[in-house]
Amino acid sequence: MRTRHARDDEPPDSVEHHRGWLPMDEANRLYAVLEQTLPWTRHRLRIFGREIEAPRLSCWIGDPGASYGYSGARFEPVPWPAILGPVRDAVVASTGAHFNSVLANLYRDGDDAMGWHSDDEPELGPRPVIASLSLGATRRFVMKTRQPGPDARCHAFTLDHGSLLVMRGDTQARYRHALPRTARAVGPRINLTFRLVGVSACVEPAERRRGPRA
Ligand SMILES: O=C(O)CCC(=O)C(=O)O
Ligand SMILES: [Fe+2]
Repeated sequence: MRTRHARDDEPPDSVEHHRGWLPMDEANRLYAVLEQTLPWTRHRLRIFGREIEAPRLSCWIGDPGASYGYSGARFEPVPWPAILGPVRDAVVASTGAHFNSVLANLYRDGDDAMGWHSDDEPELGPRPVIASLSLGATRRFVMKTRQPGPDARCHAFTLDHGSLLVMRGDTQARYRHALPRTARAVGPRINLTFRLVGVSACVEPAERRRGPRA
């Protein structure tokens, strides 16, 4: 892939992609249970002063008090479903990081997507570890450096059923990421992004530029 702004490079050093991280039968069961039982809703977001409905279904899951705000909206967590307990333990064991919450997204088909953003909300702290588990249909996940110019870089990952993508360190400060729409006929996909909110909260200046996502 080539764009005017950036070459398609090696993945950033601060991102790991573990394909087949969750065994197929566990991934199948997890997908089926979450799709059927989570209280999926369409989040209303504020993008450049306009209120819009996100082009996907979502559910914010977490420990009591782990509330989360992005794109002008704030969400209180629903409790962890029992099936996610062992998955959370396995993500902690794999990454060495701690998590108190998960943003679950359900992309119903290729029209559902997530726009360019960084996961840099102040309650995530300055160098968050974000672990992203993919279930269901395979989709492209793209990253590009926030700064244009000769050092600009971009990279596309193919996220398939059971894969775990881990973003660490300065990934959010240096890169934006997105899950683009696709004209291909694709089935539904669930993505779980494990996060730690509030605990190491570093409150940053209000004027810090943060891109809304849609
Ligand atoms: O669906 C994905 O793989 C990306 C989700 C994402 O970037 C997010 O929830 O912040
Ligand atoms: Fe994200």
